[in-house]
Amino acid sequence: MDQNHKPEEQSDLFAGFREPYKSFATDAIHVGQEPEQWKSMAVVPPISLSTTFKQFGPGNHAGYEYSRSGNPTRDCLEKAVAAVDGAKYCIAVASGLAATVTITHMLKVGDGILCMDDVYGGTNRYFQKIASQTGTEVSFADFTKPELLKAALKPNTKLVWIETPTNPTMKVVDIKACSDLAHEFNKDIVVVVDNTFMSAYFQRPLAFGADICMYSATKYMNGHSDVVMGLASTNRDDLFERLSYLQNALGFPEADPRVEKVIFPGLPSHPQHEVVKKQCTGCPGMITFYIKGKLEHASAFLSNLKLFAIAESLGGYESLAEHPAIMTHASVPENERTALGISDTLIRLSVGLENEADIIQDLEQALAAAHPKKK
Ligand SMILES: Cc1ncc(COP(=O)(O)O)c(C=O)c1O
Ligand SMILES: N[C@@H](CC[Se]C[C@H](N)C(=O)O)C(=O)O
Repeated sequence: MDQNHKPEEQSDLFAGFREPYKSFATDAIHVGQEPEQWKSMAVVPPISLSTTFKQFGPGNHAGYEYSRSGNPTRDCLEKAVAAVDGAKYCIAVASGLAATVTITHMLKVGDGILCMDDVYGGTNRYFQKIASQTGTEVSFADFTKPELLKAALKPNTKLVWIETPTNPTMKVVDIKACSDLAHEFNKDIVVVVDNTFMSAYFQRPLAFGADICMYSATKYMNGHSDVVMGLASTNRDDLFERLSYLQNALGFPEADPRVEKVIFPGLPSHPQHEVVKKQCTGCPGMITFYIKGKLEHASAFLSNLKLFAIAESLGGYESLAEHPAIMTHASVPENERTALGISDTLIRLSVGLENEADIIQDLEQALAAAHPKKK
């Protein structure tokens, strides 16, 4: 999308939002990808497949030694992502969860992680079932109310983990308010924002005081559903030094009667809509809704979709639909899912780039199949 020319309907929907980031497309296309860096002057960066690099003599090399430690293609990507995040640095790793694990590895035994109570199921699983077993203390709070974050900060809190909007219930966290509270409590607390749903196009957390902006680049940052990757950007020299060390050292990979409620941060009905307008330039195609009825209605809706594929993941050009309670968030304990609103009737859509009329028609016919008599 051309950031300077929003389509008519979008200008209305996103009226009052922040101005689009200047030169987003130029930076994404050019930073780190200058043809002059290659002897061949290749306009598209060559993909470096080599795992290792010949050295002139022991320790005397041309900038690269082993691909996990760094390689020319990864460098190009990291520079481009840092630019679009408004960051000095970025590291790319094998997956979004690998980025989460790498960041968490900065902690020591006894350190505390304070996490938004509603996060991607795999993040919740990693913090609760793995990180907490290896010596870190993990606690959760509802950061949509910054006063609850403040009350949950403890002397050992070293990492504050924000996800906004949250997966799948689209709660929005005020990044600046939460970062300020965490840093006022202890300036050494590292505030991380999982920016997977918004992408660098709509939201730049570092500008609101976060220390690290991370992504599952598997989603919008790639956008083609053909790459699994994680990214973490920062402006802090000390964090970059530690993260690059770990990058190498860890080495792993609303209105329809059949709909109860629609959750989309771009709608004025969204409880944190004013926060969204303050910190985002617009909203991506993530829409969550509760279908009226029970699990059987949600299942019928999903099974009858023709254009939307029932699949985990999001942020690709193709439309996807999923059932968080059974699919992406099955790893969150049932009682917690209930408290968070991840019920049997909750459905998450990642709306792609197909023709609008076809998308609407598909949703319409699937709703009609789920609720044949109600109109
Ligand atoms: C918000 C969010 N963060 C992190 C992840 C983890 O990313 P990945 O699947 O690339 O490991 C996902 C999805 O998997 C996600 O939706
Ligand atoms: N089965 C996977 C869940 C992958 Se969810 C992928 C993506 N984050 C999404 O929300 O769609 C598991 O890790 O157990």
